[in-house]
Formats: sequence, structure tokens, C-alpha cells
Amino acid sequence: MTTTTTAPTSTAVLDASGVTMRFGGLTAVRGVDLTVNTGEIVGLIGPNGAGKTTFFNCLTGLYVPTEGKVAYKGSVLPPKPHLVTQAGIARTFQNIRLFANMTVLENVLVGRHTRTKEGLWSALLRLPGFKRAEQESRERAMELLEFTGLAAKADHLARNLPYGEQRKLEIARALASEPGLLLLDEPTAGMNPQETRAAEELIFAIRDKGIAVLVIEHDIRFIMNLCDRVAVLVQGEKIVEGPAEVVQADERVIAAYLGEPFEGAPGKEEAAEVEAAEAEAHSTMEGDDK
Ligand SMILES: Nc1ncnc2c1ncn2[C@@H]1O[C@H](COP(=O)(O)OP(=O)(O)OP(=O)(O)O)[C@@H](O)[C@H]1O
Repeated sequence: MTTTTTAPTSTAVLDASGVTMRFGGLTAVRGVDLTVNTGEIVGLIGPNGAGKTTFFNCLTGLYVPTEGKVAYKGSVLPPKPHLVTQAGIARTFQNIRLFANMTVLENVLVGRHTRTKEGLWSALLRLPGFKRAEQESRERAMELLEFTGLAAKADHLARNLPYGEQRKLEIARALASEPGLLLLDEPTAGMNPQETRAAEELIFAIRDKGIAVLVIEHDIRFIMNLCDRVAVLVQGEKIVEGPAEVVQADERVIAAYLGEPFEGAPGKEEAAEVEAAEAEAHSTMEGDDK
């Protein structure tokens, strides 16, 4: 595969630098730097529309960033999702994307296709080559189902699982590609408190297996409990990054969540310019009236 080797940073699994993503006139992500180190769980938070998912899509090759680069274990990644997965980054999506009419075990087996000689279509169509590879993969997939607590449901159809277990299955499928970094996009969305606690335990267990985790979440309590480090995006820019307790107490973060402007907020200068122009226009109009 075509990766460019750069000087390896000590323990960085992910090293994203200056990532910018523009859609026409809209800058959804602006110059974001983020590293995730071995053994870390890092959180990415921010109000709706802050650019979190767009940033994830830049990391996983779904989008080609307008500027910036993304390196995994010292190698710059080509912006192609299957090459990114092959390199060692796996992800889950905000909306569950399982093969609903396949069994739980089959879903995990499909997730292994980047680690077997057989391709995705071979896996989906169950060609002879897939059956041989399946034999080897079955054991590993069952281990993952044990790990995620789904082994007893290996033969159930994915669509018949309760919601929390479908989310777990997505994680099991992502783990099947044997990643070094797992990206989770809102893993607890729609979960009840009990399911959320189980998800938290599962993510800690994944970290303990040596897989670094980067997680987007709206549930602030969940993220503060879970993460070693938290980065905050507001209007596409990273405004704060640090340990959970520091970020939680940061007035810029509180203001961003309460929707109040703060010193140096992204877009504040532009807003001030607009206000000044409006004030000037207003005073001119008043002057005209006289
Ligand atoms: N494909 C696209 N084309 C044009 N604009 C887009 C596209 N994807 C995202 N955007 C815009 O980019 C901005 C950031 O969106 P994004 O979904 O990344 O935010 P988010 O932080 O993940 O939000 P949420 O928490 O609501 O999921 C938004 O203004 C959104 O409308």
C-alpha cells in the first residue's frame, strides 16, 4: 500500500495535523491538530454542527481533507477508507450500519475481510475461498463475541438484537479488522443508563487490550468519566484540549455549551465586524432621518 513514512513520534498512534475541510464556502473543520497515544482514550466533544463527524471522516479517508495530513503510527495515510482500515484504524458510525439480515457471527466475519485473503464480495457472496477463510476466522470472531458479551447470540439475526447489543455488535465488527485505533461516533446514542454503563466497561476493556480509542459523544458525563484527554471543537476549531477535569471546568467550554460567546471564540471577530457594520448603518440611517 502507498503510505509515506515520516519520522515516528514516540507513542503516537494517530497524529492529525492542520486538518481543514471545506464544503464550498463552509469551513466545517479548521486547522485541527490531534494526537492519540498508545493506551489512551481520547474524547472529542462539541455542540451540534461543530465538525466532529467531518473530522472523523477526514481521519478515515471518507473525505480528502482540503488541507492537513493524517498519520497512523508514523505513516501518512492515503485517503481511501479500505486502506485506512487495512492500516489499522476501525470505526463505528453515528447511525448503526449492520447487515440486518445476517447473523451476529456473520457480521463479525464480514468485519474480518481486511485481515483475510478474501475480499468483501467473496465474504458477502460466500464464495468457496470465503468458506476456507471463514474456518480460520470463526474462532477469532467467536472470541470477539465472547469479549463483547454476544457469544450466546452468535446465530441470531442482527436485526433481532436489542438496540444496545446492536451497538456492541458494531464494535465487535470493527474490532474484527484488528485495529490499533478504534474511532467511535456517538457509541451511547439512544442507550439507556444501564447500556451506557456496559458500553463504558467495554471501551475500558478495549483500551486494556492495547487498542487506542477516539470517541465522539454528546453525553458529557460519560465522556468525562471515560477519557484520559478531551478535545473540544466549536465551529470547526479546536478551542480546548486537556484532561477531563480541566476541560470540564474551562469557561470557554461552558460558554460554548451554553451558547454564550467567549474571549477568542471562533467567528467572534467576524461577529464583532458584522455588529460594528450594523451599528454604523443604523447610526447613518438615524442621521438621515434628521
Ligand atoms: N457533506 C457535507 N456537505 C456540506 N456541508 C456539510 C457536509 N457534512 C457536514 N457539513 C456541515 O459541516 C458542519 C459540521 O458538521 P458535522 O456533522 O461534522 O458536525 P458534528 O459536530 O458532527 O455535529 P453533530 O454533533 O450534530 O453530529 C455543519 O455545518 C454541517 O452542516
